[in-house]
Amino acid sequence: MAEPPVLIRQDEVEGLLHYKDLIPRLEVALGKFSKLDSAEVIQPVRTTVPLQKYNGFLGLMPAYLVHEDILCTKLVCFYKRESGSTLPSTQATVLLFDPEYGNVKAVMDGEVITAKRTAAVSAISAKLLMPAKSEVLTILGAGHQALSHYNVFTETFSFKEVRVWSRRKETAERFAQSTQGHVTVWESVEEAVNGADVIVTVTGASEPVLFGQWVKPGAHVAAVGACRPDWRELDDVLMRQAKVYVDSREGAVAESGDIILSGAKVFAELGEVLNGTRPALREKTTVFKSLGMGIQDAVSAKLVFEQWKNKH
Ligand SMILES: NC(=O)C1=CN([C@@H]2O[C@H](COP(=O)(O)OP(=O)(O)OC[C@H]3O[C@@H](n4cnc5c(N)ncnc54)[C@H](O)[C@@H]3O)[C@@H](O)[C@H]2O)C=CC1
Ligand SMILES: O=C([O-])C1=[NH+]CCC1
Repeated sequence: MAEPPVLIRQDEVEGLLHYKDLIPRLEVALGKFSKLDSAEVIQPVRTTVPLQKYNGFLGLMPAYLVHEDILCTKLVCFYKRESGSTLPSTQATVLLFDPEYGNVKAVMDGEVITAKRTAAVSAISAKLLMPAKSEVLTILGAGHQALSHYNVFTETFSFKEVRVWSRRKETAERFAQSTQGHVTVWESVEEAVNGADVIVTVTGASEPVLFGQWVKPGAHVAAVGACRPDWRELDDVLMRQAKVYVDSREGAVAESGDIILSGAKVFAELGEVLNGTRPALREKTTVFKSLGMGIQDAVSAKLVFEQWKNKH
């Protein structure tokens, strides 16, 4: 009989998952995914169950990395919250399986995994696509993803200035007080992104908050929110003028309102750039549209489990 699963709590995941280990593994996984070899990576587009009554969705995100023998699924509930709501906008649990026996080896908190792997993938996009001399980073939104993006972007790159905007100024001010380095708070998106080299959009918006006319030509935008086909964070002008990169084409054309409703063409997956089969057009205005992938959770969960086993 199989052992019962171990339970790895949020504070433990936080202490076990580090960007320096995570980023290289995500790069390998994204590269393999983009080779479209189903003997290597199996990851269907996530199934979503609408929770109409609560303005949210349950997403089921299974993935199997055959060579590494990682079988995993994340269960994630995400919501569109009203301004001032104290309810969380994302709640997640990750299950790591023994693929041969079929039992669950570990049940772990999925919120830290979601925050860190999403930010790490955005950092990979920036490494590949941001202008060579990037000095100003602007973060739009001031929640969980804003903080993980701040952490990995400041750990990985050297910006001279970091700015934040949120729809409520108090939230942006609280965010700026919580970060290790200096962050300036801006009252309008237009001012916050003026001259920015890298813009991260991590809002719960369902209508555009970032407009192409405000974005400096050549800037890189990592667009993380708006993960439903009818939700937007970016306007049509930006989507059509930028070269659009995604994590998964299949996921993007099924789930991204910014892509579907603007009619923008997907130029490449990040994995294709990592594999050298599509170019990184750094000199152009670029948008990385992130939706989130089961393989990102799977490699994160494996890493957490390995580190956990080393300690027990
Ligand atoms: N691409 C991916 O892999 C993932 C995407 N997400 C998405 O990222 C976004 C941020 O997630 P969290 O930081 O966890 O959420 P959060 O609730 O912690 O923070 C959301 C931020 O967006 C702001 N916001 C909410 N509605 C807004 C609106 N209508 N206009 C402007 N700002 C608004 C809030 O004030 C807050 O600052 C969400 O849309 C979430 O669904 C979350 C996890 C993974
Ligand atoms: O990949 C993910 O975990 C999510 N994408 C959108 C909300 C949650």
